Amino acid sequence: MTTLYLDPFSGLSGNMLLGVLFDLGLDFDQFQAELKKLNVTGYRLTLEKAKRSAIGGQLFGIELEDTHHHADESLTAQEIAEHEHAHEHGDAHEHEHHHHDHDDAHEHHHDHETDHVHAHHHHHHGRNLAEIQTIINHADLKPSIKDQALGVFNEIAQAEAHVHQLSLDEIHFHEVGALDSIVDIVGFFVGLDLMGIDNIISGTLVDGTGTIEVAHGTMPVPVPAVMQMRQNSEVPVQQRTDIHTELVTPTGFAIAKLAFNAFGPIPDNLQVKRVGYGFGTRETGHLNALRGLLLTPLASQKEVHSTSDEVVEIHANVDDQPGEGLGYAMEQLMAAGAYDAYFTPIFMKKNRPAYQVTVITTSGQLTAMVDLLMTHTTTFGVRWVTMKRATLPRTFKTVTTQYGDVTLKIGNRGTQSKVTVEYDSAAALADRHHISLDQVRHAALLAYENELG
Ligand SMILES: O=C([S-])c1cc(C(=O)S)c[n+]([C@@H]2O[C@H](COP(=O)(O)O)[C@@H](O)[C@H]2O)c1
Ligand code: NI
Repeated sequence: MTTLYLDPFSGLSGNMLLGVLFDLGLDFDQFQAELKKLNVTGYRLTLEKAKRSAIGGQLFGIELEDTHHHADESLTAQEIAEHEHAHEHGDAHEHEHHHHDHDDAHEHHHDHETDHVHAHHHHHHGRNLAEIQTIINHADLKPSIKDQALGVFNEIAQAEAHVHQLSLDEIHFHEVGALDSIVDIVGFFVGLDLMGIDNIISGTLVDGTGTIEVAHGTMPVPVPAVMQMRQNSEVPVQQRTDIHTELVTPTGFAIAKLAFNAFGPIPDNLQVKRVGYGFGTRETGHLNALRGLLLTPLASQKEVHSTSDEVVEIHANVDDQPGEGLGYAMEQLMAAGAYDAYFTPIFMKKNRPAYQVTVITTSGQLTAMVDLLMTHTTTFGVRWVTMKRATLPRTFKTVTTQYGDVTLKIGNRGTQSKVTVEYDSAAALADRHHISLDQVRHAALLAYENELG
C-alpha cells in the first residue's frame, strides 16, 4: 500500500501534479505509452530536470502542435467526437460523411483498418465536455482511470458553466486548449495507477490573491471556477495575501476535490520512502513547487517504539448506516494510517441495534480521522479520549526453517522476552507448502531456540 502525501504550499495545478509524480519515480516512457491509448495527436510532452531556489525537481509541460497540418494516422479529438456523432445518427449518416465535399486544406487521411470515419472540419476553439468524454470513453484505459478523469472534467465543466452562465455543452476548455487538460487529468490518474498509489493525503492548499489576466479579461484569484468548486467542498484552502497571482488552477482544485482521500499533516506513523518536487510555470516571486512524498507502512524491522506514549481513541455511534458504507469508511480510515479501526455492536436509544466505530490513532492524525468519520459515516458527532499507552520495545529476527524464512517479533522485558511469529510471513509459507499455520509456527520457534542454544 502506497500513500502519496502532497504539500501544496504554492498551490496546485495539473503540471505540478505530474511533475511531482515524475520526480517520485514515474517512468516517462511508460507514461507516454499509456497516454497513446487516448488516440489523440497534436501534442508533445516535455519533462525537464530543473532547479528552483537551489532545489532539484521536475518541470512537466505539454507543447501543442498545429493539428491541421498533421498527416498523422491517429485521430484528433475533434474527429473522434464527430465519429461518435456519426454513430448516433446511424450508418447512413456515416456514408454521407465520406461523400461530403471537403475543404482540401483540412482533409485528413486515416487508416481504414481502424474503421474511423472521415469527418469534416469546423474551426474549433477548445473542446467541449461531450468531445472530451468521447475521447476518454474510446480510450483503451482501465475503467477506473476513465471514471476518475471523467469525474474531474465534469466537475470543472459544471463550475465553468455556472460561472459563465452557459449550458454544459457550450463550455469549452480554457484558452490553452483542452489537450493539456486531457493530458494533465487523464495523465494524473494513469500515473497513480502505474505507481501503485492507492491513497492521497494533502496538506492545506495555498492560493494567491489579486487578479490574473486570461483571454476573456481579468479574473479574481481564487479564479472563478475554483471559487465555484469550493462551494460545498471540504478541501482546505489558505489564501496568501502577499502573492498576487493564481496558485490553484481549476484542474488542480478539481483533482484535489475528487481524488484526494484526506487532508492534514504528514502522518507520523508512515515511513517516507521518497521525496519529490514538481514545479509550476507561474512567476510567483517565491518557490513555485509542489512537494510530494511516497509513504508506506513502517518497515517492521525499523519500527521505533518508545516504551510509553499517547494514542487517541475516537468513537462514533452509528444507528442509521448500511454495512457497505461502514465497510467503506473503515477502509478509508485504515488507508489514511489509523493504527486500528473496528466496529462493536451496541444497542442505542429507541431499541436500535447499532455499531460503535472505534479508531485508534495518534494526536497528529486526530483531525484527519475525525474528518474521515464525518465524511464517510452518517454520524453527526464524534468523541475522543487521549490515552497513555505502554508498548514493549521490540526487535525483529528472521529464522530459517525447512519451509523457508520466517520473521519473529521479540519483545524485551528486562531479563525476560516474549516471542511471537509474524503472521504474514508464516501464512505465506503455510500457503506455499499446504501445511497448517501451527506447523510453520512450531518450526520457527524451534529454529529460534536452536539458535539460542
Ligand atoms: O478561459 C477561461 S473561461 C477561464 C476561466 C477560468 C475560470 O476560473 S472561470 C479560469 N481560466 C484560467 O485558465 C488557465 C488554465 O486553467 P487549467 O485548469 O485548464 O490549467 C488558468 O490560469 C485558469 O485559472 C480561464
Ligand atoms: Ni472559465
